[in-house]
Amino acid sequence: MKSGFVAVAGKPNVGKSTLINALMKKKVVIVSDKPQTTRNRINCVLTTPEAQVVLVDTPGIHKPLHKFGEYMVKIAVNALKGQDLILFLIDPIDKVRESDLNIARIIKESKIPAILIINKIDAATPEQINEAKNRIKTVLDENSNIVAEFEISALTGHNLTELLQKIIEVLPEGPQYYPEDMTTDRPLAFMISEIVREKIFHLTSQEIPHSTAVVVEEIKDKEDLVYIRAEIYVERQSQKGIIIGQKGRMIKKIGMLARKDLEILLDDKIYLDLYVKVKDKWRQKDSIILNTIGMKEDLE
Ligand SMILES: Nc1nc2c(ncn2[C@@H]2O[C@H](COP(=O)(O)OP(=O)(O)OP(=O)(O)O)[C@@H](O)[C@H]2O)c(=O)[nH]1
Repeated sequence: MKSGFVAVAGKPNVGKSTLINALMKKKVVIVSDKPQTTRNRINCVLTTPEAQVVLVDTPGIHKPLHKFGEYMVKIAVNALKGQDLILFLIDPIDKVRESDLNIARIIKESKIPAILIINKIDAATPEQINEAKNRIKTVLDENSNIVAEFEISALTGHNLTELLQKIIEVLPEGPQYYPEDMTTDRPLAFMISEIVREKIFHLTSQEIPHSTAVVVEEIKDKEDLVYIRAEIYVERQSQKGIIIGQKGRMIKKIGMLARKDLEILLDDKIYLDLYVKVKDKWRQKDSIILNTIGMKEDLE
């Protein structure tokens, strides 16, 4: 059997999580049109008759503005270490910038085999694609650890079968790391909190989604449903007002959309109880970031 760990890396919003869901052929990790949606290292397990590919979703590597951002970047950079393969995504529409070149340097120094992936080709012009490739190759030249290059669309599925074939070809012979019916190494409470967070990312804007964290406090199997209680952390009272919305409309919408996804995830009826709590400047506080939100695990 071929098997191994494949880190999916790139700056925020290049389509890492979209690619993972597309390769998994189901939605495992959350996606939004806002940068810095993914905050953790999430192993997604793809088992085929011939291989087990562990796709490691990582936060986008960026210039952090606060402690929380610093931890996210640390998690992403750490997640590259010791992996069997790196998928390095770039976005030709947003252009290859200094931040992409920085990630390219980190990948080059790692000496881990890497596949360069030009994503979003459904929406990019040939000129944009060429320009992106030329610029990234100023760092990742023919002496680097790039073993293949693909132009894909994670959104439409273009070239994904070929990409998966290549990933399996590059991976070493190895054991089956996870049971074949497992899709992620993350506990249920984490997956639930991510679904709630995704709805907040979809429904709110500017600083609100980034100032929010979701902590699941209780999951209880009741007779005819699963009861879930979760707390939504915000940094300021005014943000609490926005999350709750006029006459509670926003929190109701978040809850309704999250419940729909949760009923699919758990294949059961759900009662989702959401509370909004102000945790002053939580993105600057180690104890909340590491312990309450549980980022400590990602750094180990
Ligand atoms: N047109 C187009 N859009 C895409 C493609 N792949 C991803 N996107 C969009 O790009 C946005 C970001 O996608 P994500 O998968 O959340 O990106 P990410 O790299 O995981 O982002 P972070 O969590 O910020 O690191 C979403 O709006 C996606 O729908 C693609 O192939 N084509």
